[in-house]
Amino acid sequence: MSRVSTPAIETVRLRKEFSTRAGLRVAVQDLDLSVPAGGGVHGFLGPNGSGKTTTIRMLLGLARATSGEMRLFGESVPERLPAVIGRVGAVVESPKFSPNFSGRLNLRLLADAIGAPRSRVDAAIETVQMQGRDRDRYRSYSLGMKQRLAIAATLLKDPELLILDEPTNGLDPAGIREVRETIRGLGDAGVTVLLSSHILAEVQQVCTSATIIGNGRMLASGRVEDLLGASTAFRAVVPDPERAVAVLGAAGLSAVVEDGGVRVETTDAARITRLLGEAGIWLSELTTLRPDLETYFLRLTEAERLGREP
Ligand SMILES: Nc1ncnc2c1ncn2[C@@H]1O[C@H](COP(=O)(O)OP(=O)(O)OP(=O)(O)O)[C@@H](O)[C@H]1O
Repeated sequence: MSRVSTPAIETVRLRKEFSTRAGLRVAVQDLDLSVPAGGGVHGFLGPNGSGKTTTIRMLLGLARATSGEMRLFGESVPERLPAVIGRVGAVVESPKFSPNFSGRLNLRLLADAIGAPRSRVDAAIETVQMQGRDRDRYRSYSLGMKQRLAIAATLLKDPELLILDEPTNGLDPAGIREVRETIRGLGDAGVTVLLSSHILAEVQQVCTSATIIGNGRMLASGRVEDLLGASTAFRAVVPDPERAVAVLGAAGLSAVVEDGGVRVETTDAARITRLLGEAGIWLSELTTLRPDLETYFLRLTEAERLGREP
């Protein structure tokens, strides 16, 4: 198998159970995750408690899977982790930096510890755009800068795959923007990034592909464009929205009055114009509503909740 076609991350029927006082808790079930290698940002999205951190911890050998298979660059995990971990950087918990040392000195000490050349320190500082602040003490940094330094630390070994668990958690909007730009830059530079988050709107702006999970199970996976394209809706402006909703509803379409117009869930615009025209309702406007990832995600996870055993 060529290296290009081997996914950076692959799980097959991955499962994790925790025994708790309340009984068995299934945190991850039948998860088939596939993240292609070769660069780009893959979103790993799900509400709080949906199993993202547990999955990442298993991939990194920090937690044991109950059953299923995991591979990083084709190598079985955790058995072959030592062979592949050099190609993988991860920020799962806040790393420990010395508060009284500068960011640069912290990175230099880390580079020495892992035997990375010191030139990587300059490169890492540049990549996360901390030039100008790298000689200030760590304790003077904002949360966003601390997070960028954590990312810089993982870059010292020049990883092909970067796993980031909720890297924007707790950051203010400016910090989120800074970290987002850093992640986007890494993806563009050819690093494959797995970016876990429950904040959809901001992830949508950096991810090229995404996997959405709920209750430990995969709900959808694919290119963000395709995920969104599959759930197109239209807004129709008509003189009598209530009657239009009745006509479209009678034909089996999901339609509601929204902001003085009619929102119709379908990918078939011609059907809307035909149905309304046949009923003598003349459209003055028909526009595509591209739902954002947030709407799509809420719809998926809501359906998941509704479908769950009580
Ligand atoms: N050590 C543990 N013992 C028992 N249950 C656990 C343990 N770790 C996680 N869980 C449970 O497993 C489920 C998945 O948790 P996990 O932290 O993986 O979710 P998450 O998607 O990362 O959520 P968040 O966005 O809040 O970090 C939750 O129900 C959680 O309570």
